[in-house]
Amino acid sequence: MRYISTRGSARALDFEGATLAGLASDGGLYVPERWPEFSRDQIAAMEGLSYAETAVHVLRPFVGDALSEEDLRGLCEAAYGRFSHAAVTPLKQLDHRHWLLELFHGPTLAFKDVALQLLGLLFEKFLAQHDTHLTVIGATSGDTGSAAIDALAGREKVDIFMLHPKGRVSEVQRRQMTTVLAPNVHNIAIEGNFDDAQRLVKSIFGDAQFADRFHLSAVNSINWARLAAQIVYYFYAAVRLGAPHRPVAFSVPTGNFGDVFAGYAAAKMGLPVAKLIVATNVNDILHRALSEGDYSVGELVPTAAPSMDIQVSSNFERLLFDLYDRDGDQMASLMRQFDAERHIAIPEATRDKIGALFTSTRIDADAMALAMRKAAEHAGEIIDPHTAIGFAAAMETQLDPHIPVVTLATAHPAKFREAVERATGQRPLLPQRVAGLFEREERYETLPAELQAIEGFVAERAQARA
Ligand SMILES: Cc1ncc(COP(=O)(O)O)c(C=O)c1O
Ligand SMILES: N[C@@H](CCOP(=O)(O)O)C(=O)O
Repeated sequence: MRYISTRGSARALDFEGATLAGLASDGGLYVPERWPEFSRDQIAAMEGLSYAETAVHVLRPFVGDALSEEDLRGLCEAAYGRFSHAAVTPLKQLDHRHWLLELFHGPTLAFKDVALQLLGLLFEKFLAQHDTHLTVIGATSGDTGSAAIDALAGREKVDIFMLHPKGRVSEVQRRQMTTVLAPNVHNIAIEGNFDDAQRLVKSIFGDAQFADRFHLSAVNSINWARLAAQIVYYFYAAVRLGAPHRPVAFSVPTGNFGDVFAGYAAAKMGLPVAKLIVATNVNDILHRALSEGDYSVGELVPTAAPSMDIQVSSNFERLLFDLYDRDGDQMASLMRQFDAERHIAIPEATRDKIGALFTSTRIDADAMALAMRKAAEHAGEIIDPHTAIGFAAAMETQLDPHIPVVTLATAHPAKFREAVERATGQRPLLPQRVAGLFEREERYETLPAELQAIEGFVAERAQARA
């Protein structure tokens, strides 16, 4: 399988190349040059498989010749062996048609672990064959950072620099990153918001000299391998609920459009997905884009679901690429226009195509808190604010009542204890695997949201470790 850039001019790469590169050299995102497809029989044959074995089946066509099936199986078993639930991503029934897909049983208690545990192992495997040291640069609104740091801490051939918006992640999220004192982990609190952090990361990749000198790679969902690994749980959940014989809908709390794009990929591969509900908080650029065609950057508002406080949704570019007939030149000029004007108008015909699979809802603070209370009172489930946004959207969306609706439970409620307690009166306990978080020393650097400052820091640290 080859990977091409959404902006058309970067060299096509295989799975290993795309994984190590992270972002394409023309600023675009790598996508598979065609969507692999599974027949109904192949999907039916996934029934009863373990999570790791499902991952082998789903990932095999994406990995191509980059790994043998045996190696892929070994990596999947190692990655998912670190999850605290035997089903890895268990389904929980809330009522006759609503389900939660719990994606937070990994080491850092959010769905990011599902992909990043595997990505850490993929980096190690691929780097073992090269004499290269990788410099990973990432941006986080809280969860990607801790999951990536857990996956990469102490790995010999990788340094990780993680930018988080100062004061805009929960205390648990911050401590999960800043208390990891491994010498290859470098936390940076930037004076800005998540969009600033993500823009800086892309600018660093855009500095060709810097990127070449330090062998940059990415752990955000701009890296295709992240999304490939997230496709797996759509198959795993849908098959458990009757696919391919029964369609399933998913409600996805959305920020960077990565998780829901993985659902789109699953649908392109033949999974019968009835609907993908794009659930946003008040930072609603995606809801405005899907419902009115208005993809324009608004003021970023801090909310109780901070991991979704995102305006510029990186992976929306991947969807637009497909919708604009995979025309890289057109995408490059569209994205240049977006960078300059902070706005793209999506024509009605394109919106109609989007509407065949996607619908969207904006959930405000009151609706989010109400969803947390409903889950607690009616189903005895304490859910986190991000999951609550997905669940609220699932309840609001009109669908055929025979179709099961799965809300992706993207984080453990203990990561957002204050918000959960405010809404439900119950304070979730921190699971044993993160015990001691509040007693550990923290280490991070505070820097202005300026390219020169970040590049200077990365260069200084990377050279000191060379
Ligand atoms: C807990 C949680 N839920 C939902 C999201 C949104 O996911 P995505 O950015 O892939 O749309 C994030 C951040 O990415 C998150 O950390
Ligand atoms: N919500 C994320 C933001 C980054 O998203 P990613 O999926 O592109 O890594 C976070 O918690 O860091």
